[in-house]
Amino acid sequence: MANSFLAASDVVVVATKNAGKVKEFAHALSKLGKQTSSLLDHADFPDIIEDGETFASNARIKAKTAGDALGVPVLADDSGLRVHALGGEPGVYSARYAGEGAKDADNNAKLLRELSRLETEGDNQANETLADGSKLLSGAQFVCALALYDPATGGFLETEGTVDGWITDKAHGSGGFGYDPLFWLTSLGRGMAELSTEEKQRISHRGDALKKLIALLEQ
Ligand SMILES: O=c1nc[nH]c2c1ncn2[C@H]1C[C@H](O)[C@@H](COP(=O)(O)OP(=O)(O)OP(=O)(O)O)O1
Ligand SMILES: [Mg+2]
Repeated sequence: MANSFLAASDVVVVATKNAGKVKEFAHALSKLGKQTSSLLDHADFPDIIEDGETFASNARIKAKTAGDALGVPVLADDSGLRVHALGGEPGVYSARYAGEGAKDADNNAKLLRELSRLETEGDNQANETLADGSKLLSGAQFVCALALYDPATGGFLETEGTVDGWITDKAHGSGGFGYDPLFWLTSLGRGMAELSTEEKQRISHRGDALKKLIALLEQ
């Protein structure tokens, strides 16, 4: 389905209701001459139950549910944050870390609460301080699993991308979404929420997974 998918459709349907993701996909896909549509354009589309144990399985669930319902190939993203000092939490539970229906601000507040409860030594280099006085609390990794599903064949194309950084005790920037304000990129000396969509695309877990997917599609 790979080549036919890129050639056949002018619009890529992404099985998400997250406006932040939609903005990033629209930015990336426009470079391929594609328009992006999402479940935000299908307001009555029922919430998809994300009961997989991995990012990859949740991405497959979202893509298949929407693809079978809409009858067109669908791309889905399941993503989240692994915080090393928390043993990889919140992981696949990132969106509902502070409870069902939690807002980004609730999840960020819960993350800072959990980290402040920890003994901050050893691996997480809790004593490291940035120029503005904020502290690096723990190493962390964003993960993005992408699944492209074609209901005509039942086939999937799947990739996974990551980016490493640190959780800071204070927010930096107001761009992006989710945990971006607390995610610090030591390599850039900037926070994820301080990056433009273009810059985030270049370094992020989602940009990484998309790059790999486009490479598969172009094979
Ligand atoms: O680039 C990112 N920058 C910051 N935070 C991020 C990012 N990527 C994922 N995240 C966080 C947000 C949410 O707490 C969880 C995703 O959960 P996830 O279920 O995949 O997405 P969602 O429920 O927001 O929308 P949907 O399922 O409709 O695609 O990880
Ligand atoms: Mg979700």
